[in-house]
Amino acid sequence: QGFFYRDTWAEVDLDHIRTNVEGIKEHLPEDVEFIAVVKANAYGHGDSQVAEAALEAGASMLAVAFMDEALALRKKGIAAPILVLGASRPEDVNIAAEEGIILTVFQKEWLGKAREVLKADSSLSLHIKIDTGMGRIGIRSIEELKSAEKLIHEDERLQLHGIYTHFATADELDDSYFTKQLALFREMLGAMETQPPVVHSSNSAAALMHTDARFNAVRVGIAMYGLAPSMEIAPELPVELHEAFTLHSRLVHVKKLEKGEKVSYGATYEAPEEIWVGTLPIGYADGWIRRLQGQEVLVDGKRSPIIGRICMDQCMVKLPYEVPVGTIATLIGSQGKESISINEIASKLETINYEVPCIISSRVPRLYRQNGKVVDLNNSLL
Ligand SMILES: Cc1ncc(COP(=O)(O)O)c(CNc2conc2O)c1O
Repeated sequence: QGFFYRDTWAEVDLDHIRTNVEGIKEHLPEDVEFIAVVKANAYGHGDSQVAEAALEAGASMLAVAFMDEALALRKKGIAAPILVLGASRPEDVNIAAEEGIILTVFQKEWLGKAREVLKADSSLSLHIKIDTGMGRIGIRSIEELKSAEKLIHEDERLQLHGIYTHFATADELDDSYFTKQLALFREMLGAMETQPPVVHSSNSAAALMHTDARFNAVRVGIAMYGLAPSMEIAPELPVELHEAFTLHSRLVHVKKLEKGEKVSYGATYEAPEEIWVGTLPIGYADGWIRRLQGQEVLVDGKRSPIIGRICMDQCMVKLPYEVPVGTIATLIGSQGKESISINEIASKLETINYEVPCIISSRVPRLYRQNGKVVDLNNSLL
């Protein structure tokens, strides 16, 4: 299972991933497929480990951001259907066809170029992306949808496997913009000659909060990781979610500072009185960025603030009292009655919870637990 030599690591509880998938599926009608969104290394949780857990728990398909992420999963032995949500190059279509990777198409010119490059006997599955108001990528007119549909149908190498759109405000209580997007998607669907097998529009927020937007598949990311799509709808979620990601370290140094002594670069922190200070081997190169100065971590079950500037590889915390070197610090997760959620880190950083596990860099090994036991470890350095 590999090892790591610096006592800083993330833990991913695969039972939580499974329970979250099962809980969300229970909330959906039987015939609605669960597409597990595992892009960005499964939002920093580990692409193949999350993919396997989600597939075991009932996901029937995976979704990633671009082709490299799909090929990485294939290299790790994942055989399930994978949809690339973002753009891909028409000249790369043969690799997708060979590897059973489904591509998203949203420009008729792309289809023209792809048909020039595609090998005679190959078969490429496509999902058409409709932009109903996200303003990112997608077909925006019925006319272009119909010509894309025609270009696909007249070429037996191309299979129209799905069509989808993406909501910009599904995680808000005000559903006016959402309603407009959904109506536009239905209008576009209605203009098609034949509807493809898979029609999907919902992300986590829509899958959980909008029963009228499920069609026959939903694309779930954030809720699968046990996080609420937004703080606004968090209190309204109909499914209990379990945060799968925690972050830990161990004190490598403990010392008593006299009043007036300084801590870290710029000597900006001055001990207001005699205090105990611990040093943790985690810094901004691990994604524990400098803005987290002042954030509390848990030491011996007590909230302990990060003092002084966060360094590249280390930071210092004000300890509640003297504790031994080697004491575990929990930066995200629980110790005793205390817990620090990803949401707390997100609000300290004035960002959204999605970003937090994504920015914990690959320099931090990921350790995987199942039934409380360590079942896998990914240390990208070794
Ligand atoms: C096209 C598409 N579908 C589904 C999802 C899953 O959304 P969820 O995690 O809210 O369930 C995303 C997430 N995309 C992004 C999440 O954060 N920034 C994004 O671009 C997406 O871009």
